[in-house]
Amino acid sequence: MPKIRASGLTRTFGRGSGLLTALGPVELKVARGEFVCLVGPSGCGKSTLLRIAAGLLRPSAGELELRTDARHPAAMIFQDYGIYDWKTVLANVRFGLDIQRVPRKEADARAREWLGRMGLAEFEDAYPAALSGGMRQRVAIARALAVEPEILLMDEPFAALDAQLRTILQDELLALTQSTSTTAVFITHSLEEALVLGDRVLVMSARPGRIIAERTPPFSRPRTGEVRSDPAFTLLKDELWELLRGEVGRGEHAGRNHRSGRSGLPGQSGYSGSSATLA
Ligand SMILES: Nc1ncnc2c1ncn2[C@@H]1O[C@H](COP(=O)(O)OP(=O)(O)OP(=O)(O)O)[C@@H](O)[C@H]1O
Repeated sequence: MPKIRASGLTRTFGRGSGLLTALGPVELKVARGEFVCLVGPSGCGKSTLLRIAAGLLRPSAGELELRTDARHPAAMIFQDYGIYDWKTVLANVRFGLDIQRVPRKEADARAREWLGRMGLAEFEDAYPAALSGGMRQRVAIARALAVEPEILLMDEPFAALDAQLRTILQDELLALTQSTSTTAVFITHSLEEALVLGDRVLVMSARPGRIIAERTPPFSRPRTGEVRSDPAFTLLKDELWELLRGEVGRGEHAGRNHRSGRSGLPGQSGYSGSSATLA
């Protein structure tokens, strides 16, 4: 039984002459413990897909099913952290546990354990404003993982971080998800990130986003960030970039109506060629 299953999943926005088909139809199955990365041109509906999975949006047609139990629900991590500035670090990490009505003593203990794993033990009484971007993102990761989610939905969680920190957090996420067998869907504009983390990399078309290709990075698990220097890594990155380049161009011709400020042109889309630094 897949943990996530989408069938004919479609989402439109607006109506009449303003109707915009943002997504679909999408067919998708994600197995238990699988780490799936989604890449696609800007505005192709990646966030829409994830927001539907998180229950924040409804599909216009088709369905998306998540299999979790009440004790281990799905958790989501956003690019902008999604943590509360008025709560301490400890209270932020405990947040999901509080919602689940986990008794305070146990919730505090679990939150502290995750803060320790994320190297934030000394900051439990701090407020997010006092933390760096990387630390805030660690708080968001700790908060999501503290509920021991069966499914982790991540929308460009490292996009706002510098390249060095991003690499460190990719490696940490790799270790964490492998040790917990979490099922994960991860949106990224970085092909490198997708190849380091993904059991499968799904490529989406320009809007309306459909899944047009999938690749399985040939790196066994447990995996470490060392795969970055594997020759197969560069080959696959080049291949993915070729696949995406056509879609990014297509999106530019079709895409007049999209929320993002990005143009959809190669080099400005958040994706870049095989040798350049990625967004
Ligand atoms: N609430 C909304 N109302 C109207 N249009 C929307 C809404 N949310 C998204 N859209 C449109 O749906 C399309 C897909 O948006 P979405 O944010 O899912 O794309 P994306 O692939 O995540 O983009 P990016 O990579 O730039 O973050 C875009 O054209 C966007 O403008």
